[in-house]
Amino acid sequence: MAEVWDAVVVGAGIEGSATAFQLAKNGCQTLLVEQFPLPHSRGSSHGASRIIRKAYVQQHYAQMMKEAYPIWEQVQQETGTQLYMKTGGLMVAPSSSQQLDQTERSLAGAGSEFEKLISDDLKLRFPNLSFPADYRAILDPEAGVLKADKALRCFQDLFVKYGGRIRDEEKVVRIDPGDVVTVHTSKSTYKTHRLLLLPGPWAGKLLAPLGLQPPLEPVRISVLYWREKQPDTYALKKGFPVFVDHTIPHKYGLPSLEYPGIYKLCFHSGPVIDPDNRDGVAGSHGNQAIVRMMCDYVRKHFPGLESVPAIQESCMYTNTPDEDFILDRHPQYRNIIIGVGFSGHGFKLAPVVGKLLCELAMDKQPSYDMTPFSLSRFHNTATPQAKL
Ligand SMILES: Cc1cc2nc3c(=O)[nH]c(=O)nc-3n(C[C@H](O)[C@H](O)[C@H](O)COP(=O)(O)OP(=O)(O)OC[C@H]3O[C@@H](n4cnc5c(N)ncnc54)[C@H](O)[C@@H]3O)c2cc1C
Ligand SMILES: O=C(O)[C@@H]1CCCCN1
Repeated sequence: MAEVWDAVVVGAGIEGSATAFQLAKNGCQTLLVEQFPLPHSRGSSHGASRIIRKAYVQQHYAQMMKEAYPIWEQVQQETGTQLYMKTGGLMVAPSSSQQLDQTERSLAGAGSEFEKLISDDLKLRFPNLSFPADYRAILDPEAGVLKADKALRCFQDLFVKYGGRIRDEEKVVRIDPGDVVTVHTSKSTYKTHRLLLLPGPWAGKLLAPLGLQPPLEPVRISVLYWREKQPDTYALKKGFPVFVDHTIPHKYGLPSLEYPGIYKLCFHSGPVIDPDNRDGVAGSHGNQAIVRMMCDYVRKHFPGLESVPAIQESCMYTNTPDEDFILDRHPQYRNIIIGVGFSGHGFKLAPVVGKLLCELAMDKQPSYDMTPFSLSRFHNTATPQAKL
């Protein structure tokens, strides 16, 4: 008789890898299946850097981040790898911004420290930024940069260390639900007591045959890098913080790290694409308009950068209408667990996502209120609303 796994996880992005790690650590015999050869740059988790911050509009993420930091610290300790670099995080917006008001409330509610900067402080502290006089900011002192590629590798290494098995270059092509789920891949067939689906932008393709069509939009994001006129003007080693402009659509920046002398500044939106054709016509057309807009933005607000991008890469978000994740069971097949819709902000939270999905899979009481993450919230289609 074929071996029956305790758990099979589909998708070795940061969410699947962190979830597989939690399962293995909790004693589940777990298999992690990935369609592409690892590592790859065709999903949402590649690249050298991501923002980590507690400054969230939504209170539930500000709370969850209090637990995410210590897990990141454990992963660093256990792998002997530095993943987190503290830079502080600057959240800017016009003075009237309700998003900043709400972020202050979330941080205060979570007992986290922060600093309020009025326009004059902003000018004094960050002379290389240029914002109108009616702008203000919040500084989140714990925010920083996560070394994304390395973090992904660390979770996969720890998963293997705890007895997990990884099969890459195997695409899941069919799922037969049941008390024991049968997972057919391009190379093999596996049986499992629990199936966890973390397919990133491919969610729609994997969930539709299981009778689920949550409102998910895979979008292409242009990852834009800008050369500093004077090297190190916006560098991590000079203490330049991670940056989010909360005017909608958001813009965000990370100090130069992956390419010396080059600052990463992106637009938090992009054209809806098919993940199997990310850089096809739909993606490239939308990209040109975004690049033009970002050139204007750089000219206005980052006077120390050349206003034409030096490097362009691409990545994908999988957006829900309310930008909250979906972390839930399949309503009909209770041993199929779903983690999708990370809406461009899931990396920093992956350690807690992994813990929660592991709790669901193991029939434990989840550590957090799962209401914001339920599939059923989409019965009445929510209106799009950027929150961050
Ligand atoms: C440009 C950019 C900037 C971002 N910035 C931040 C940030 O600053 N901070 C932050 O916290 N978050 C950020 N994010 C968001 C974060 O990176 C994502 O939320 C996170 O990486 C999502 O991970 P995932 O595992 O769900 O998806 P993915 O990384 O896409 O992983 C899903 C995996 O499933 C595999 N798969 C799919 N279908 C199948 C199948 N049928 N069979 C086998 N395997 C399959 C895919 O190949 C893929 O490897 C950013 C994202 C982007 C694109
Ligand atoms: O998750 C984050 O912190 C960033 C904020 C800006 C948009 C991209 N993601």
